[in-house]
Amino acid sequence: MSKLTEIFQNKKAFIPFLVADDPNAQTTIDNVVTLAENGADIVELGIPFSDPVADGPVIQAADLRAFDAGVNTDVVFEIVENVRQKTDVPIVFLTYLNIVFKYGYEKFCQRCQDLNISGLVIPDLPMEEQGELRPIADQYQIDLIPLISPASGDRIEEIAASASGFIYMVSSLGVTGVRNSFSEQLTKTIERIKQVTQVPVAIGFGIHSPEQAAKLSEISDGIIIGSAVVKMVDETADSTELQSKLANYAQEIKNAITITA
Ligand SMILES: O=P(O)(O)OC[C@@H](O)[C@@H](O)c1c[nH]c2ccccc12
Repeated sequence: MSKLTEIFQNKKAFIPFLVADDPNAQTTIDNVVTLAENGADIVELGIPFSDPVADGPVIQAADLRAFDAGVNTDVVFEIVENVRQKTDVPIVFLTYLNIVFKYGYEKFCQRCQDLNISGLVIPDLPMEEQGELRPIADQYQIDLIPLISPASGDRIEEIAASASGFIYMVSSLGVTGVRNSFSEQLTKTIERIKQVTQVPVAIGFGIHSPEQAAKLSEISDGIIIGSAVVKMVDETADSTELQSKLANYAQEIKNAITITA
């Protein structure tokens, strides 16, 4: 069983998302450590990309702040290197294929393994096109975490059956960003996934409140929260205040999903 899969044994996982280098390296390092110490089971770290087609305004703005800070893939690896001096929290990268391709698949995966990065979420890499990257990721024990969305239709079973690590269940059509309601279809889709695989399923897209997290964790193995966390980072310039806000929020979410576990 992969390291990522193991995390979901006997508990619902809380997976917050941050954009790396937003608004600077030190803040990201502090944020990851704070989230890890306050309930995050996995941290999803975004490597900014110039054309983030799946991202809504909050994360796009965070990418721009990171670009202003001079982010590139090596800077993100350096951030993780610093994080690793303080915590072993499992980390997965969220990025677009071009970033990995440009860096070089082999070099990228090697660096990930060295820094104990457990998986990659690449929204513009469909299962059918994983042929080149997958063997290299496998070699370095990095899970390629597939996304299943309401638009996956007939492909759901095939995607699920070949998944490792965990499956990213995209709650809603469209781009990242907070939402106030979720389709009833989600339960059925997750049931279909569960028929073909034991790999855990985490839901992301639109979640922000503890109530939503609690409810969605009942039908899944974990929840992913991006925009709500990134917004906090944007709105709180004072670093002590930001760390305490993130700590409180992480605890609140973790408690909400633990009660129902
Ligand atoms: O921001 P939201 O709605 O909470 O969704 C999670 C999300 O931010 C994170 O997982 C993510 C960031 N960028 C993405 C691109 C595609 C899929 C997922 C993502």
